[in-house]
Amino acid sequence: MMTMGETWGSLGSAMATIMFVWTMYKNYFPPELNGQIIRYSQKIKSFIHPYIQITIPEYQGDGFERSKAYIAIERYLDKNSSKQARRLKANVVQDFESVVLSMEDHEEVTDEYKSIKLWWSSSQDIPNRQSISFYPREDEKRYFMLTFHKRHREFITKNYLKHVLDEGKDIAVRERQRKLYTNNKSENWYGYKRSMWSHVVFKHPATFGTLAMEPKKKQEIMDDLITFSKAEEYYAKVGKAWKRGYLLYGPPGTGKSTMIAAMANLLKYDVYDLELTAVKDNTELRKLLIDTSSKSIIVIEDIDCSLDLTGQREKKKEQKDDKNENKDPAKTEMMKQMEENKSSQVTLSGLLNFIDGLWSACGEERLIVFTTNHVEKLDPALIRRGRMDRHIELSYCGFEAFKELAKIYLSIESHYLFAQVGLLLEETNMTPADVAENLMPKSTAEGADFCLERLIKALEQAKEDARLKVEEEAKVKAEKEEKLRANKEEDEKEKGKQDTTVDEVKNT
Ligand SMILES: Nc1ncnc2c1ncn2[C@@H]1O[C@H](COP(=O)(O)OP(=O)(O)OP(=O)(O)O)[C@@H](O)[C@H]1O
Ligand SMILES: [Mg+2]
Repeated sequence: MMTMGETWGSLGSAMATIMFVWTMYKNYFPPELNGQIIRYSQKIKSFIHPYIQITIPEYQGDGFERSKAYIAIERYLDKNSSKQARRLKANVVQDFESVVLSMEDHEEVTDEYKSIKLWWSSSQDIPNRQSISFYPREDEKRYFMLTFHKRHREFITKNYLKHVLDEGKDIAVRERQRKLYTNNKSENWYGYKRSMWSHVVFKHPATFGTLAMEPKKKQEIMDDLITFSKAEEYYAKVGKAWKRGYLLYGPPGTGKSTMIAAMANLLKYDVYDLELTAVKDNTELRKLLIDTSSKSIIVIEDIDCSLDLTGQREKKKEQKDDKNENKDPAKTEMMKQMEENKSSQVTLSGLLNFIDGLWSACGEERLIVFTTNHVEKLDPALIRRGRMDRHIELSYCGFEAFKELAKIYLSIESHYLFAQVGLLLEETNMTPADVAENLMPKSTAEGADFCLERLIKALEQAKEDARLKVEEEAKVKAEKEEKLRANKEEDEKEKGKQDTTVDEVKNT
């Protein structure tokens, strides 16, 4: 069966044949009649074929890459019109996880936009000659053909095509397989198949729905991210590079890394996890930046451990010996490595340039996220507004966050034990990670009552531990003070003795 496009194509060809015959014999007709024939032929042509056709080939010019417009239209049609087509092609994507159906060749579908009807068909020209080619485009020339009434010409070419291309691009972004990158050491940057970044498929299950925090604060962050992702024109208008910096700070286990995954899942961005200790110097840092793509989050975790950013290495060494309540063996190891391995010469100014120097504007729609457990250790220049636009504190679990965790882990919104948990959370600090661990049923026999009681016990234990710690610290402090006082008394006594001796010597 002929498609709409093909039917009009045949009528057009018939008309062309008639016109061809007329041009051969027009000298036999009087000139007035010829004028009439031309006028009427135009009218008939436009009456029997009042449609315009636009062809979008899969490959353009000499390009070996598929045309972006063709790909966007393919996506658009798959999503919007493939239900109408009766012959479909199945493409298996994303590690055999899903099947995308698209129109077979010579199928035709209709689309409607602002009450205007249009026809899309997919076709393929197969060359007659028998030849073998390396390039698919030489064997088969696929194209999409759009047919619409000529009175909509202006609207279709200006608005509809833009709408199709934009939507197609959006679908491609939404459905693409996202990646998690990490930087390689520069010794591995060159040679066969080596590159600056290695990647795996990004598949983190965290979303803002599973992230427990105060609902209002969570909503604010989500709104901020969505506004950013749609603000291309705004950033262009105010003359700023289209990027945004977030600083996530708080004790270990409060959800900083989880929030980064939730951000990536919300905006469908790739994640570049930048390991600063593996970057030799500022030049390497810049090269890594240039090699990142748009629609991505560049993450530097534990920024205070990754680099000597404060220029106070000596101070840090002293602090290393101090009692640190949040000692994490992995991070202590990282600090140690950093102290020993001085090969990384990335400086604070190098990092600042990375964030907002001229080079940072290459590529667009990017988030830069820093995380730290010790915000007070960071150089103010690094985290001033404009560089890190939003500072988000992730802290110990409050009652609101607990309720969210109970909903996620136990599927309950209220319980008679909630009040007791609420009181205990006010009196003691427990991270969402620990609360979640206590709430998670370890077997099917563990119901909500059991898990909440386990949490209450853990909170009481944490409260008792904190009380003992305070007592212990007070005792140590008192002992120190006592020692100081005794030393002072001793010194004064000694001084008194020496003064008396001097007086005696003077008198004699
Ligand atoms: N706010 C939260 N909501 C839900 N789950 C959380 C939250 N905070 C922590 N968790 C759980 O605790 C685990 C540890 O959290 P995460 O790795 O995000 O902490 P972090 O703040 O990055 O810690 P660190 O400072 O050590 O890197 C996660 O796997 C997550 O399941
Ligand atoms: Mg983390």
